[in-house]
Amino acid sequence: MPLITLQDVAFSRRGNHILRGIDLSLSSGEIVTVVGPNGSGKTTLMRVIIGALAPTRGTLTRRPGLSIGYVPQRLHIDATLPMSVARFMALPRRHPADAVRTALEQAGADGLAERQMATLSGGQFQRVLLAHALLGHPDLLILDEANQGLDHRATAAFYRQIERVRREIGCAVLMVSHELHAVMQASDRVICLNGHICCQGSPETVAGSPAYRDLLGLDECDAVGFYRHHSSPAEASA
Ligand SMILES: Nc1ncnc2c1ncn2[C@@H]1O[C@H](COP(=O)(O)OP(=O)(O)OP(=O)(O)O)[C@@H](O)[C@H]1O
Repeated sequence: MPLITLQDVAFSRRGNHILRGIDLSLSSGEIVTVVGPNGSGKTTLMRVIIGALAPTRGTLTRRPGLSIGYVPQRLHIDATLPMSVARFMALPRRHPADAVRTALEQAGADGLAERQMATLSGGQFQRVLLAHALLGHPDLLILDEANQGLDHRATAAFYRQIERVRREIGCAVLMVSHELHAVMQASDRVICLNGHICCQGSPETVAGSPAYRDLLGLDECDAVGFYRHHSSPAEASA
């Protein structure tokens, strides 16, 4: 049984049709990336999937007992508030010390437990958010532009960490990103969204699709050339 299945899902708010006709299912262990321009409904789709918003039409089915870990687009923590990583990891409830240590290690954030959240780099901060999401042993990890504010190198490193997490704990990953090329390389399947699903398939299929290029305003060289560049074995294993 798929982890989640959406059938003809739509979401509207005050007469604004944000999502329509979404048919989507996610299987165990796959990495799926949602790309699309600003305002195309990516965050809304994530919020429908985690259950924060109810579809206004269609059905959403979750596998019984499904556990979802969510890494939000952004999380503001007041810099004047003393908040160590260890304390953050204990919110909203404490976990055994070895569970916290394991989650930090899995997220590549080991050694940060005693640091103040306000002093972390953008990449370290995202790894701590990832560790927090891993505490619940998710079957499905959802990341909404978790690379926001990271430079290209940090983004690539973060996605390699996501692939490692998938390998180690076997969860499926659903992520949103604007960092098309880095993210596409890490994906088994890419979904191109603009209120509805414009196209989907393997990264190669989507990168070569006219619908994807038109939507993202890319020319053929951008879409295909960048993708190949980041697919080179040397870079992938760096
Ligand atoms: N609570 C809300 N009430 C009304 N409209 C909303 C609400 N939330 C989102 N929208 C609208 O829905 C559309 C899709 O927003 P959403 O944040 O899902 O897009 P997105 O693809 O994630 O955008 P971005 O890439 O800029 O983060 C936008 O036009 C937005 O203004």
